[in-house]
Amino acid sequence: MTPFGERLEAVFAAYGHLCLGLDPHASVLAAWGRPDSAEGVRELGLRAIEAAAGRIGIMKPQVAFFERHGAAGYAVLERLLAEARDAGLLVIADVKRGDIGSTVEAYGEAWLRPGSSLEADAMTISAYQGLGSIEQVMTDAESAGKGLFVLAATSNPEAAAIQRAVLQQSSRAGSTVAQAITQGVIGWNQGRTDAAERAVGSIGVVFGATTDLPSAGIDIDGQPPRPGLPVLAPGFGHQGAEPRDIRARFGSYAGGVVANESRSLLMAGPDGLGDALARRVDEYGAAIA
Ligand SMILES: O=c1ccn([C@@H]2O[C@H](COP(=O)(O)O)[C@@H](O)[C@H]2O)c(=O)[nH]1
Repeated sequence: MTPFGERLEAVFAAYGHLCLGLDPHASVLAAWGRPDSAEGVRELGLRAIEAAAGRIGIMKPQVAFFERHGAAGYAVLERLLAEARDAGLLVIADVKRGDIGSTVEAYGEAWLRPGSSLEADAMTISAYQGLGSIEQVMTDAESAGKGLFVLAATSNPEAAAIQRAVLQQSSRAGSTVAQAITQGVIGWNQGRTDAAERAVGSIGVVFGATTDLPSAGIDIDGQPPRPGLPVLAPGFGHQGAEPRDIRARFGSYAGGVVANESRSLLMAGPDGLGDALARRVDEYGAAIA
């Protein structure tokens, strides 16, 4: 299986860095003239995939908006994951799972195991129970050609109090939580036997596009890591960040940014989404070039 990092790199080259977030909020469904039900979510999702196919390369369903509709919502999600894959989109399941290691492994099987009904290309994950708790999932993801995005410096302002806290113990004492997680992920990618041959690693982090990374202890002025670090970056559009902010916000990490926008794009509605995607692809392309 081609490593996730390699597939991500190919998508960046072919379609750029924009990721359409599939967040069927009740307000979005209303704007689309669809009911706030699993059926409404299905109709929206299918049209969104149709608009995305051939225009962009990455989609991020937010699982919470499917869970809202219970088992029927999950059935819709299974269908959309398969449709997105068939449309050639790279899918990041935004599930933010985390627990003791043995349980996280089960989450990994649910979302990343080839053949699972919920199979995605990558998932978001939390390491707040320790980086060691997600190690086996990193290994399993890597062997299956899948990816992970570990929460590090998220886009919500209230996260700062925890993510900027400074570690007192461990080999990373003196680092902020965000920095320790980021360095742990970079180190993990560098520890692969074929690391030197890889341009981009398969394990990434979540950095909010609205987050002041240096205040979180992340050095954005140094040399980019080798292999490069995939960075899932929500916060564009509705939360206020713009494509022109990418260089200033992410510095040497800009080349690995997966720029997620959900509500700001979806609110263009079924007839406007395709054009909105095309416009944004150009804007991100110009900002990252
Ligand atoms: O730090 C984070 C991590 C994840 N998210 C998720 O991204 C989208 C953002 O949606 P918008 O409508 O573009 O604001 C949503 O699914 C969040 O759960 C995040 O915002 N910040």
